[in-house]
Amino acid sequence: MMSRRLGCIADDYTGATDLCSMLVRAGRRVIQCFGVPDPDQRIDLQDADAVVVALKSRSIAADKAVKQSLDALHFLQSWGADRFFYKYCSTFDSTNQGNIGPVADALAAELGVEQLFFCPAFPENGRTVHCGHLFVNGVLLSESGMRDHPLNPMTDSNLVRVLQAQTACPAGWLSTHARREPASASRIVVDAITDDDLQSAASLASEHLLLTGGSAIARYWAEAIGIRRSGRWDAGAMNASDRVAFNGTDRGATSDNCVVLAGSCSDATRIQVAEFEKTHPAWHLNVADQASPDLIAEETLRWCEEQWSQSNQPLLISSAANPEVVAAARARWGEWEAASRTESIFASVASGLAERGIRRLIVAGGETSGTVVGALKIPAVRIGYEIAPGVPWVTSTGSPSISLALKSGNFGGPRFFFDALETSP
Ligand SMILES: Nc1ncnc2c1ncn2[C@@H]1O[C@H](COP(=O)(O)OP(=O)(O)O)[C@@H](O)[C@H]1O
Ligand SMILES: O=C(O)[C@@H](O)C(=O)COP(=O)(O)O
Repeated sequence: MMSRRLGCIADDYTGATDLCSMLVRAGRRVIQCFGVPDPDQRIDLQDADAVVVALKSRSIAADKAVKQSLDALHFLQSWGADRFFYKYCSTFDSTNQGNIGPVADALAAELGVEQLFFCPAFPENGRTVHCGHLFVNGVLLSESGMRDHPLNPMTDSNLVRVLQAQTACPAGWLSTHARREPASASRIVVDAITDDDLQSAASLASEHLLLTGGSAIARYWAEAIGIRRSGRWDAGAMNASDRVAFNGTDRGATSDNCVVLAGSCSDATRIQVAEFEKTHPAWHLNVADQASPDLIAEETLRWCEEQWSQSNQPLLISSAANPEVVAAARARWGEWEAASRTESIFASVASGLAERGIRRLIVAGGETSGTVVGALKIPAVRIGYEIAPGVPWVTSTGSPSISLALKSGNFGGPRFFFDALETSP
């Protein structure tokens, strides 16, 4: 079989990292780019089997999401990709107008594809699809926590109906058990309850030029379509010059230091924060404070320096340890301003940590990860060890390199931060 290269477009940063880790599991060399790379960024993609362009297009206006996705597609074609995957959330998050339908339609039109599968199921993380309905850990999507998502509340579990509202093409669903495709539909939600189902779906789609879904199907599809397999990269180790830069800092940090930045408001992250602060120093941001984000960040960095002067324990900085602190910030600033202030604080803290020599960060939250990666001006990462399903360590390309664990808010068990530390590069 011809050796193929896979080009992927993901609608958020942690979702992209999740996808990368599944492709790495399947023995591929994967590079994740944050945004469509500029030619002058000179990211070396030659040795990659798959390239994932991570966008922040999940909740923006549909026309903008379409434009960015088409730009990403053209970039991936110029790199040499000959199969394409569009990654969205395993909980099918979208606004009422999109963006899953409009983006999928635009990519299909550009590639001349008529029939398209939608396969969000991620059984390992409790997301299953049965008769076109999505379940999260055995509960209908519309009865899960996603019902109250701040940006994209998901109140209908029937994905055919959700998708049909976003596309002019006829939507239907397919059970791989029946091996029966809906006669008139060209936008097809695929059932999957187990990984075996995903494998069957991947093999049904083996001639497809474009597939859409969550991360889990991508691993099997890469296999089914014969994507080049060059084996794993050692994406972990810090090089000697980075260590010199690191130890040259006079502000207390040492090469052992690692900082957890938790900006997710999800229950899973709250449990992880509570578990970690039982044994590690923790700083809780007071976003409701009237001080400017920069001042709050400076105060936070001073606290880090104090901690490093006493011990080299990993530190935790959290903004949303409980619903009350989030409610207080929102009551003071309004929902949008509170989130934007939180992100500004994390951006300044992340830059400040990097200036102080920190080269390992664990970040919880999709938006928070986007903010941190943006503040550190990281154009691309290589994918390393998988800490929990869908969350790998990644290391920035270029020098000085920095290692990051970018965690979707909902992912990982209670001891995720410990697991990340134990496996860190
Ligand atoms: N204390 C807070 N007050 C208001 N907004 C907050 C607070 N803490 C976090 N946020 C915001 O909540 C959002 C969490 O989203 P995100 O980082 O994507 O996590 P998740 O992956 O769980 O959705 C971010 O925009 C973050 O800035
Ligand atoms: O598919 C998934 O569940 C994840 O990859 C994902 O996209 C999660 O989204 P965020 O929680 O907003 O990071």
